[in-house]
Amino acid sequence: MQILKEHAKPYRREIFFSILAVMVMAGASLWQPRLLQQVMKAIIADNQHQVLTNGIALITLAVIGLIAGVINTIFAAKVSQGIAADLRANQYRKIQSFSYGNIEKFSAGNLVVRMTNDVNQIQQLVMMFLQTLTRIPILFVGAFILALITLPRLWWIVILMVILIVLSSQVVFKQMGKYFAKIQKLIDQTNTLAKESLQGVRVVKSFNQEENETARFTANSDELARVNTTIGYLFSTMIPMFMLISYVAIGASVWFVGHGVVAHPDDLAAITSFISYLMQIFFAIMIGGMMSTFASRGFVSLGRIKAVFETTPDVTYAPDAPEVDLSGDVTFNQVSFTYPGDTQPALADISFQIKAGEMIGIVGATGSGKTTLAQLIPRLYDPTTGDVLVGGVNLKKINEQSLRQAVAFVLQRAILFSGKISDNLRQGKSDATLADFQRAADIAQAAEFVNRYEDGFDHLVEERSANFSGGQKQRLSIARGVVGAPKILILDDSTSALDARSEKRVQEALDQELAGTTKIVIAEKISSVLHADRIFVLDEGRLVGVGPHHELLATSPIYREIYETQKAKGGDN
Ligand SMILES: Nc1ncnc2c1ncn2[C@@H]1O[C@H](COP(=O)(O)OP(=O)(O)OP(=O)(O)O)[C@@H](O)[C@H]1O
Repeated sequence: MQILKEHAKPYRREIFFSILAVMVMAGASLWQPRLLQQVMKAIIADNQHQVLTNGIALITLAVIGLIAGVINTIFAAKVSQGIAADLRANQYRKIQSFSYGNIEKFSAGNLVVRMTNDVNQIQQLVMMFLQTLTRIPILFVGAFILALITLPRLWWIVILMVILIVLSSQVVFKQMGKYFAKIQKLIDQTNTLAKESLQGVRVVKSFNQEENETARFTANSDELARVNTTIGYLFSTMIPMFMLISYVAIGASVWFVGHGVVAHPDDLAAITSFISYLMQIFFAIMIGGMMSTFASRGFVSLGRIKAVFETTPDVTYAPDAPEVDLSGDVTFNQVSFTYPGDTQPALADISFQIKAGEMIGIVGATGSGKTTLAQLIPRLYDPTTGDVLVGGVNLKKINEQSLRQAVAFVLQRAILFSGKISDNLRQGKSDATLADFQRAADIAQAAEFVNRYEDGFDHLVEERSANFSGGQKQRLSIARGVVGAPKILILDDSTSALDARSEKRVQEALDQELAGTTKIVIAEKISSVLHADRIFVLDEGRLVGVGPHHELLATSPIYREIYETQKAKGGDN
């Protein structure tokens, strides 16, 4: 609720006018039956003048109600859209401050839902609150009091009707709330299923899984239809049931008024407005109940958004750290790292020093901790214990901008953003020139295919970079890594989709063009790092060997084993 309050603050004026308009609307609806009563009285008394003036007053009241309704909708829309836009922007800003670990904990897809679907729910909740929820209590209390004033001797009918409708609505809305929660869950599941199978369409097709996927999706969709139908049944029994209660109340009122009309002749004019108030009470309870059921969905979304705002970023940068030009030295001092929620450490007690300009290869079995080690250098995570230093400065005391300029990390899975190739390369250097692009593309062996496009670096990257092959994506991703001439370049198995010739060319170009850059190359194939100054061998999170290839062959049994296995498999070692 606090979040909603904070985000509503800038719209105080609009909220005031919207609530004022709601009050006018409710007042107009409540006054209409009173005026109608006057009209009836005048008709019975055959007072044409009174009929006319009250008739005109009735129309004026209807027009006022209409204008108030329009004003309310305009302001309510302004407030709800404004709050939704601010919530989206602030959530996005907050997520930008998250560490990689924070994002992984939520999952990227889940955060997208919180920024889109959940914000939409809040927008609807605010709109509903300003349009209906504020009107319902006024309407209910007003109609209740006016019904009692209009026909005081039938007070017990009003109270009995309210009790019966409230009690039965409690039962129905409670049931409905449960089904709404189920629907939300099923919608989430249906979205995930559709997204997964469409994104993985190549796997689905190549493994002939269309039927299985369709069956899974259909089962979910059928369940969604079933729950929706049940809600429909509940609605279709609820409304006639409430109508029945109110019609019995109306019938009883007419009967009692009819029987007492001789003693109370004024009741004849009052009965129409009394019935109108009964109907208003009935609608207020019904709409109020329905709205609060819908509102509960909004509160679930509010809770999910709150969780984002209340998350403290795992990695924060020292605000007063000066921006400096860091060297390419990297030091690990007794570093251990355990992923949040895991019990086993992914890295255990790792210490080493890398001198600026060195080329380091990192090898080890799958899951041995290579990527984890590399991720600590650009500070995607902080070590659980120990220290990581870049350019001699502890990462905990480093300026973020300085670190970003010094370290480029080319990921195992090449990810490009939709837009132009040049937009993607500029992520590595915001003021990069065409010459920078060309040089980077030459190093990454991307120039040969980029230059084939008529529009060159302006060529468009489609969503999920579907218009590029795996190898092309890797080349562009390497180009983005090298375009800013970083002090430290980390390549996490980023040439795996390149043919041996291209991979060799990339290595040669890196050696020549980025001679002063520290290069940390994670490789599945030892052949990719044979020429490294030193190779680090990881085994179950421990650094079990350090040295050049020939030395390791003699000193590290694990390295020798990996090398022999790859050689036996007919690798190009
Ligand atoms: N985000 C994560 N959350 C929890 N555990 C993780 C996470 N990422 C990796 N791990 C675990 O940490 C260990 C090291 O993983 P890491 O990805 O660093 O290995 P790797 O040597 O790079 O493997 P590969 O060669 O397959 O890429 C593995 O046991 C892995 O399951």
